[in-house]
Amino acid sequence: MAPSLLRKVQVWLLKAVAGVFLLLCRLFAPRKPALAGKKLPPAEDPLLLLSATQLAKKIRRKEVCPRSAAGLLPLRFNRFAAALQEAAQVDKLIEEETGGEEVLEDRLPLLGVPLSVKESFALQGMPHTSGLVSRRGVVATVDAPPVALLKRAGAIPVGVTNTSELCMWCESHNRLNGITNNPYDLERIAGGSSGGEGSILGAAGAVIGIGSDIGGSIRMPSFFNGIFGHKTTPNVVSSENQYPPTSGRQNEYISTGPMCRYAEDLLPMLKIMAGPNVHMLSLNTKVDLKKLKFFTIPHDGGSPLTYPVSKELMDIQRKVVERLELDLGIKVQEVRFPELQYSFQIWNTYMGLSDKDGKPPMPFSSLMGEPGRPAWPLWELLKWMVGKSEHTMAAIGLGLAEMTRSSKPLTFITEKKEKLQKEVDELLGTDAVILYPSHTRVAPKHHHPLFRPFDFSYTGIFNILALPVTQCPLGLGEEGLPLGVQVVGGKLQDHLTLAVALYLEKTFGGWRDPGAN
Ligand SMILES: CCCCCCCC/C=C\CCCCCCCC(N)=O
Repeated sequence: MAPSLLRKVQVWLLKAVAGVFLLLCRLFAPRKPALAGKKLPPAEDPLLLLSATQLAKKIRRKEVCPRSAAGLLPLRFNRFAAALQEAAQVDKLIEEETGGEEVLEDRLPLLGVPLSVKESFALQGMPHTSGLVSRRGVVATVDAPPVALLKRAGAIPVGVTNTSELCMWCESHNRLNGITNNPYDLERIAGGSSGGEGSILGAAGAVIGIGSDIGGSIRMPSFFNGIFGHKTTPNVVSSENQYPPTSGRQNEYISTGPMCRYAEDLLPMLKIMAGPNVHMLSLNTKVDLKKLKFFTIPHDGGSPLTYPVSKELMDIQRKVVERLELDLGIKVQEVRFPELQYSFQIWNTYMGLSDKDGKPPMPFSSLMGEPGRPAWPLWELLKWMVGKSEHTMAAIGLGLAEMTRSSKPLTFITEKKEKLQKEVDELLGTDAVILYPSHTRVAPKHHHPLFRPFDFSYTGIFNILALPVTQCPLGLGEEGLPLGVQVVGGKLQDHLTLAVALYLEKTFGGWRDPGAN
């Protein structure tokens, strides 16, 4: 049989098995009537509807008491008492500043703004487990650098939020802290791995948050929960003091960035989070959208591993193109890169490569286990079947998939990646952006990604290409769930995608209150 036909048959069989398994699960899984079709009540407190930029201004002007702002977040792992004490200090700082509001804004731009933090980031005194049962009781003793920088800018961390197990799945579910729901429909996923951040921000329970992304972990939760999220050009914002740490070539693909409901908060947050590396970006450069080149790619070109992009997501991306052409008087050019069909294989290959010194990445099964005692995925699978594993099916699946990864990368795949990198870098240069679907569909029901595990490669490919991407909400679709698009820029051209995010928010309305629809 020809290799391509063999591959097609394999993929078809895989999809058929997944389909039958999903059907059986649907037939036999107990229904949770308490969640069916439920969403959150509307956000009634007007403080919940302010951006961090507006809230900080009101706090500086003493129009809002920082203590009422710090008490907003309904977090399970919170530090409310400490946060209220810190909020009480804010008044003192305002009184003591003799230079006036502008000096205060310059020195402490986020003074008094509550901040939620993905639990995989070290936040002193808070759980730092990444959803691993064996890390139960681990508490951070320091602050991860971007957390420390946001604190130094006056933000008040109020608590930490849930992730997928070891931050390596597109649903935030683990055996330690449980499962995170989507505020637009509690039966659906909040995404992962920064799903707790996505959910609480989408629900208007937090003002700003912080996420990390090596395959879409900022962008998928931002998309599913209808908020903005920015995957920064890698190695601008520090990714130190996160668990699990990255290793091997993964250090080049991990990215830390802001998540928030309002586009105007992305840029000031990024300026702060970049710390000493802020000079690498051009965040003070004014962007004239009329002078930008816009490209659109409707899908990955028909990978047999991913499902087709849904009609509503294709339609909304087309609407974005139409509005851009109308409003800016420009032509948005549709482009295709056949190599995008191999997005998953490229991501999977490069995630397994050694770093420049030849050091390979830490195996996922070692991360799942305890120091010096890697987990045995097959054994965990057997235990899972009888309800005795401490791991989720996704983590066990990833451990099993890792066993099939060849130690030497396929030249065929590395050639595809190099070609794609060259073509995309040339197209983007320093004055262009690409619109690309965020995912193949809106937020799926809980656990459904297990049956479509490769769809995340719509986000994952841009980690390997090391490009900045802003995830932008575009209103709600047929089922009342958030729609959106990824805006991709050239390396270090983060200011361009952030400027497009502001335009899209103005044109398409940005975040919608899940309770109001
Ligand atoms: C039974 C289901 C598991 C099958 C596993 C198949 C292999 C899929 C491979 C990788 C999925 C990774 C998803 C990455 C999600 C985002 C990661 C991140 N931190 O940015």
